[in-house]
Amino acid sequence: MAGTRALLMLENFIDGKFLPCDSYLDSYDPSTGEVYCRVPDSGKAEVAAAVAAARAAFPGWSARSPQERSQVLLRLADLLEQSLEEFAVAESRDQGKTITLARTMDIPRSVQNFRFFASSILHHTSQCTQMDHAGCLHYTVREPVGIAGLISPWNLPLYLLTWKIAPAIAAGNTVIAKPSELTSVTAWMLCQLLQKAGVPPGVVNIVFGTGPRVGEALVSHPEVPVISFTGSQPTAERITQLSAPHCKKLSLELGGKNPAIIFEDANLEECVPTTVRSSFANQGEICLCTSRIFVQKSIYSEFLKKFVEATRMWKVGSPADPSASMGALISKAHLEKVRRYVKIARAEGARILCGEGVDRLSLPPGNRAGYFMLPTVITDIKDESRCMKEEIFGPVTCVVPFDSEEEVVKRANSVQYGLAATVWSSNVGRVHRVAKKLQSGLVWTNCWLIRELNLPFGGMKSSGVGREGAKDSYEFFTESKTITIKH
Ligand SMILES: NC(=O)c1ccc[n+]([C@@H]2O[C@H](COP(=O)([O-])OP(=O)(O)OC[C@H]3O[C@@H](n4cnc5c(N)ncnc54)[C@H](O)[C@@H]3O)[C@@H](O)[C@H]2O)c1
Ligand SMILES: N/C(=C/C=C\C=O)C(=O)O
Repeated sequence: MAGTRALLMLENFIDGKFLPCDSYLDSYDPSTGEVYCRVPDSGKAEVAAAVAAARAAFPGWSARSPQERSQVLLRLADLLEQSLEEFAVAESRDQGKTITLARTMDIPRSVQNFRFFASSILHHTSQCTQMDHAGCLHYTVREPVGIAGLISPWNLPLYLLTWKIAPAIAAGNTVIAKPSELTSVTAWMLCQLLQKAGVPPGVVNIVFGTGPRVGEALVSHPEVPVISFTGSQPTAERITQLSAPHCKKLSLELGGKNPAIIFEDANLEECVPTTVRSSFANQGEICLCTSRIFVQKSIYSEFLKKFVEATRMWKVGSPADPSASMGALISKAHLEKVRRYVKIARAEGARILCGEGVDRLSLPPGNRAGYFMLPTVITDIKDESRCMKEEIFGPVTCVVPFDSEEEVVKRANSVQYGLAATVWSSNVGRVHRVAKKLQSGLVWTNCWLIRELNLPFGGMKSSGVGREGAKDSYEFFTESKTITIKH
């Protein structure tokens, strides 16, 4: 239980009103290890109230034209952008990420999510065929599904929550969202903008709390026909089980064990800094982060030297320090989980070239109880090691050599995940060829994390089911109907 200092008290947002809850969870500032916020520990009752509000709001909201809904999303984007700094400071404190990343990625992308779907909702087309011999015309229409359940993770809190809210309400649905209990503040702040943007009461409802309690109440509610989930594979399995009796439509965006494949003709001046960023941005807590680096043998030593040097330049510091490259991991438990992977690698005889257990971490006095660790590079590790197979979701990456294109594609594909990959080569034929062979839903060549929101986003194998993007999210949050007219 926190001390007596004033804590930030969040409330559920249901039917356009902030409502207190009977019980609360402590929420920690990852950079100090101190409780600074209390999050509602909601359950079935709060979900039932949210469903009632969403049900009541649906007829009016779904009857609005796409143009009218688009205008509301644009106003919401403008209001969020006007409060960018306030949201960035809040996101940085809640998640542990640097203020610079929150300012330049998380909140700007949240604004973009609303603007993007405000535009894309105006441009969908439907299908039509003529069956002259039968004197028929057939056409399709798409209609909103009703109440959409949205569950989001703690790594990019507002970025990923708005990536679900925006398309769902643009299509005419009402939503019940459950952010991660570890990072609930910016979702709560977003609710303060809704009324001013013209979002009617009940269209967006946010219930805070744990997965097993309020999350499962949402997933198993019979009046919520679709669940859009981003998070871990074990949770996705649970959600699939709970939703199965209701035949719910699921979108599952899960984990990754993303390879970077660096051929001998790669431009190392670009490849090294980008691969440091793709390994350690957001403390390595991005599903798209690189955690396996395959380097062609002829440049392996040169790459390793440059990569370790550049990694050691990656400054770990207070998230509020604009010069920090990396902040605090999300929780004490997660920090200990990530550290355990480094211990496992060391016990297997791998070499830790820098970071955890090698270099000294220096922090300001106020941050010494925070959840910090240094970016860590592991080598001399076998493909069968847990660090090469399992998602660590922290600032740890493994570097190993390879000989041939055929060999590296086989090794890169030898994990259960298939979310993202990067391929570095100046041979355009090779990047096309390798990209096609990789079992990844996303392949960046000679770059990383350049996002095209129009195109499908998502993973294959254990990285998820379904895709998100302009057309994909629209089709997920609507039902298709084929109508035949006999003339
Ligand atoms: N593919 C992507 O786009 C993407 C993006 C970000 C994170 N992730 C993945 O998410 C994971 C890290 O996020 P996390 O730790 O928040 O994941 P998590 O699965 O623990 O939690 C994600 C969300 O699900 C909720 N939840 C947990 N148990 C639940 C249950 N039984 N029923 C309903 N909801 C439940 C949590 O409260 C949270 O809101 C990593 O595996 C990462 O790779 C994937
Ligand atoms: N859905 C997305 C996820 C990005 C990183 C997840 O950790 C996106 O970029 O749209």
